[in-house]
Amino acid sequence: MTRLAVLIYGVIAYALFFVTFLYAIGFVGNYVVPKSIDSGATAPFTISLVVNLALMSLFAIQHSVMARPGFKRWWTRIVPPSMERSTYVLLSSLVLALLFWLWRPMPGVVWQVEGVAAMALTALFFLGWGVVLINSYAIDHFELFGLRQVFDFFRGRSFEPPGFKENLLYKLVRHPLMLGFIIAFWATPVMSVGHLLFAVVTTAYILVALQFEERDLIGYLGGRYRDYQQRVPMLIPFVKFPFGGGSSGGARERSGASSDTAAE
Ligand SMILES: C[S@@+](CC[C@H](N)C(=O)[O-])C[C@H]1O[C@@H](n2cnc3c(N)ncnc32)[C@H](O)[C@@H]1O
Repeated sequence: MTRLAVLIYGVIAYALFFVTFLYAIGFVGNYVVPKSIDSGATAPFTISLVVNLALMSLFAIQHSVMARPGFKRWWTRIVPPSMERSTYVLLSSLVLALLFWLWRPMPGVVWQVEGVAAMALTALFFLGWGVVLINSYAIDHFELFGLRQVFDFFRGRSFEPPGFKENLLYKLVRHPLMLGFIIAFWATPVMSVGHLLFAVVTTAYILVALQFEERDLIGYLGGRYRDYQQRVPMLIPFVKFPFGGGSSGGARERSGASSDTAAE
């Protein structure tokens, strides 16, 4: 009974993630969804700025604090380990849904292009989301979003973290998912002030969050990850500068990395 309940919890968390992911595409690209980055009631500039910064900060804090190994050690004394990842995914989706709901549009066009340039930027936008989705399978999509953990628990099997991966785009950059997000957030034919704020803050957050993620990955993988840092650029294929990496890392070395053992 408990196993089934955990499985249902994980499936619901995954379903919510997937709906939120699809909504995010519509939100950022102003497609289909009832409330997008440039739609809804406007407010005075300062109010919109404060509300939007607060929403993005809430996501950043929830997403990064809950991903730290120290937090996970404490948290799994309260939440069963099999449900930890699903809970993380569930809360991330809820905070994102809050952001979509309460986001204040900020009118004013920063740039606008038409014709072939608009088509190219739209194609790049979808390419970015595609890069995110496809490369989530490269490091184990179902583990990343908690489904594998609840399935293993349901079957009475102990969960084995998938370990370090260097396939698909991970051969070219160390953080394809974040690269995909950055492309999707910046590639737009019409860049509003609100959209620009979103792109700037999320890109800055990604650059900071990756420092923590890499520090944790070095902590778990040690020399193996440092070697990866030396060989593979952080975000821009074939370009080591300015995000080349090669930072010094923690002392604890282990044989595998996963979203349960490392960090966002
Ligand atoms: C949301 S994913 C983002 C991964 C990566 N930062 C990216 O942008 O593609 C975060 C999880 O991926 C895991 N991860 C990062 N690089 C990895 C790799 N090369 N192999 C396996 N897992 C990795 C980390 O353990 C972390 O928990």
